[in-house]
Amino acid sequence: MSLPGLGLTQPSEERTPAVVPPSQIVLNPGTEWRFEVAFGHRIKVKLLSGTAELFGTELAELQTYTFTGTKAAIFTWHGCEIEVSPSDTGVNPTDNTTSLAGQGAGGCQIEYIAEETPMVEYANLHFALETMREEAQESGKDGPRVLLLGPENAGKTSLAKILTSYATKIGRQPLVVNLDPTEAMLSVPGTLTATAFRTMLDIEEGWGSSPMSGPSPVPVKLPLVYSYPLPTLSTMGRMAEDEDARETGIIVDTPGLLSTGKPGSLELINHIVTEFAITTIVVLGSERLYSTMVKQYDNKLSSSSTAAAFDEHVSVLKLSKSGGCVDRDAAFLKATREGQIRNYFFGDTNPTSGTMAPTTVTLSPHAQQLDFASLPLYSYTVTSTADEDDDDYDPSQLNTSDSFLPGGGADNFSQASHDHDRAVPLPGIVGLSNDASTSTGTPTPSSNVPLKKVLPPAPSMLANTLLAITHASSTASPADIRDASIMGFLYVADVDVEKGKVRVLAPVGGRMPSRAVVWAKRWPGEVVGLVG
Ligand SMILES: Nc1ncnc2c1ncn2[C@@H]1O[C@H](COP(=O)(O)OP(=O)(O)OP(=O)(O)O)[C@@H](O)[C@H]1O
Repeated sequence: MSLPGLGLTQPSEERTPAVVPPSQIVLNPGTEWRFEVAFGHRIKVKLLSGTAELFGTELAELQTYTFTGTKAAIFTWHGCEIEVSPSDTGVNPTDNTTSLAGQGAGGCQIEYIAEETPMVEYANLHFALETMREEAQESGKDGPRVLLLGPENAGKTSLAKILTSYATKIGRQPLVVNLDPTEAMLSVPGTLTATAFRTMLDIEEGWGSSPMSGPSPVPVKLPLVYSYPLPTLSTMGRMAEDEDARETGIIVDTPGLLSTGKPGSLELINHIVTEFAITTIVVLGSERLYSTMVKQYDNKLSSSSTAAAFDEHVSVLKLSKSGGCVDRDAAFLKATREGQIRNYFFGDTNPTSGTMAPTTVTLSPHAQQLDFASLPLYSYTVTSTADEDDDDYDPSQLNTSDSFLPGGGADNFSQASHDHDRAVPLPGIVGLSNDASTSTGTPTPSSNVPLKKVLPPAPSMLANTLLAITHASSTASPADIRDASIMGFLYVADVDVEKGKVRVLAPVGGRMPSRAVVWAKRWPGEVVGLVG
């Protein structure tokens, strides 16, 4: 028996969509508004007056920008007023997403004004690079090649965006290289990209979008995409061909794990410094790494072929980590990655799903059935030290060359400086050190290429993973496939092992090109729920 009234449910905060009024925020010169919006909630931000920028890209006055699943800051050099409100498209009462709104302005999880920022230091770095570019222009040498190093969440990607934005704003065309397969730049995760930025970055989407992801109001960028691992030579080739990019130079963003001092990481840093002929190493947020880099590289001749002629030396700089840098937990990063993959195939179909704004387009991927036996599919492997068998490539098993791989990350930098000569090179990067021969037994050209063909029967593990279509022909050698850039991606929706068929989603219709295909088996791995 229940007494009248006791059976009634009291409306909870979750059930009643909270009406959050717009908030006006006034920022003094040199301050920034830091905010975090959860996935599943959207906020709208409008610049009412003054000037403001997000990681270097200026906001247009009175234009509405929409953010979801974002942790960022709006900085002002001269002062401004912004308006923040919840976005209608982010509120979907049927799936209870209003519970994802936080208590902050517009429903932000966290938001506050920071008086202290390292933006003056970052701007000074930009001006120093600009001086080097002018010198390069006058003397005919290459522009500065900047390597950004630092632990996870030290702000490397944010600084790369700031430097890129500032450079494009004054008409430069920097070549930005992303060596972090865990976070994509203009692509899906599991890829390394190099892109010449000629136009502004996208406030809402970070780096912007590529033609792979469909049309966009901000000019699209055309990235050179590699499935991991990356042979960097093509980037240098791209530089040599492009006069503007040559003078502006390169900005290389690296994964945080590279800077944690894991065995092998110093070798990888060395490999990057050599391959890209780095002239400026910027260390964010790690004194120890800074001191190691100073000892190893400061004032040494750069590895550029013209270094001696132009007296080109490496300089190592230390910059402050922004107090706004936030740790992104595994769930947030996973949601970001899944959002990037979903957006690649579908555009922005679900307002609560990913990082794209409602202004972006909806895409319709084409489903088709492929005969597995005729699919030239390759999977990455590593060669075991004990015998010549190919093991499946498993990042968790690699304690020496996993600096580029997801997971791990303890700071054992000093140990690494003692151990680095024992390190195994990154799979696929041949000739990184003399250890290459000892670690892989007696190498033959093909045993150095960690790719093996996946033969029928079709593995059921193919389901829900990505396939990268390379530019290499279906009969190319493993080495050519490893070195080939990526044309586009397929998503495997289903595998019929008995019939030997796989059902895939492709961004465009038509016949599947006769190209070698690389299976992103381990990373980004299984992406569940992309198709219903
Ligand atoms: N000033 C700031 N205010 C608010 N958030 C910030 C600020 N600077 C960086 N962030 C956020 O902090 C997080 C980490 O920054 P960022 O991605 O630049 O670091 P990272 O060193 O590149 O990390 P990783 O090595 O893990 O890729 C990001 O979500 C970024 O948007």
